[in-house]
Amino acid sequence: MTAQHEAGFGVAVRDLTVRYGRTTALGGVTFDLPAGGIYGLLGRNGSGKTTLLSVLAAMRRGASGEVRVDGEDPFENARVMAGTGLVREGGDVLAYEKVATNLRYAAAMRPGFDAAWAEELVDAFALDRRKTPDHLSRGQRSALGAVIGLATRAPLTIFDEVHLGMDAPSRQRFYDVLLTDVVAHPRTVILSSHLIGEVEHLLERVVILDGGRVLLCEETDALRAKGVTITGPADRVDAAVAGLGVVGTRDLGPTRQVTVFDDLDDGALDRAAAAGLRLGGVPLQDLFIHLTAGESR
Ligand SMILES: Nc1ncnc2c1ncn2[C@@H]1O[C@H](COP(=O)(O)OP(=O)(O)OP(=O)(O)O)[C@@H](O)[C@H]1O
Repeated sequence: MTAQHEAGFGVAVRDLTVRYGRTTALGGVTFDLPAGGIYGLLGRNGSGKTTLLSVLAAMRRGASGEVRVDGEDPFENARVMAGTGLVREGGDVLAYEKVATNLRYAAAMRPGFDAAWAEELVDAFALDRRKTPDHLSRGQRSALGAVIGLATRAPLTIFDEVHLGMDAPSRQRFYDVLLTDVVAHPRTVILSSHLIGEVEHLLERVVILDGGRVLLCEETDALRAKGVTITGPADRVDAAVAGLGVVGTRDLGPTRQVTVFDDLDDGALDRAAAAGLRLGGVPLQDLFIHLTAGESR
């Protein structure tokens, strides 16, 4: 593997459209993920996340647009496909082969697979090597998929809702192991998840899909800096947020709390604070809910 691949595969998508018959799953999707980093793909049910990830993993091709993984079209591209690992919900493992056999199979099929580390992870997730995945619990099956996805260390590693079914301690272990290992072995990781609060500290950049389109693609820190809640008497809050992008309003009697999502200069925030209003941060999960809470859905 070259030094460039040690840092992972970059992803560039331009105007990608994918249709299933008459359903447009992705309608003109454009975004970039630089090589090396953990990125989040967020979106409500049916927003197109799995479709997008399956295109990146060369499992399907768009009707139009351009997809580049490590600079090349991934579709039927042996080099790029060999460097891409997709782990889907439920683990994508051989259901009727023992855990130990699944690990041996992964080691044989995947060039960068770290078999010794995979064994450590199997112990860390308390998986029984003698069991077949169809005799594991749902969370254990997901953990096995996560173990294989981690130990493969693919230059582009995609976890599509791999946490599903895992209990909170297992998810935490997965996040901790992922973060530590990506620092030691830089690669590109895309995580799709609805548990934004749990993963946001991992994510350098976030892509939010909404109705098959990119709602935003931004650095997580920049995203957080754009969100603020302003709370106080309704008339003063309204005056403070005039001209700003308001994504949510909540009234509790005479008190109003407005969630703003905008490029905020210190002046506006200082004036709000000087007016006796309370300013607060907005968890990414709340921003996501406000930004994607369409009336018709
Ligand atoms: N095989 C298929 N045939 C027809 N339509 C499909 C197919 N797969 C997905 N779709 C449609 O494409 C759109 C995007 O689906 P996709 O599975 O990519 O969404 P998602 O964001 O992964 O959703 P979820 O969070 O529920 O997993 C949806 O409208 C869905 O109904």
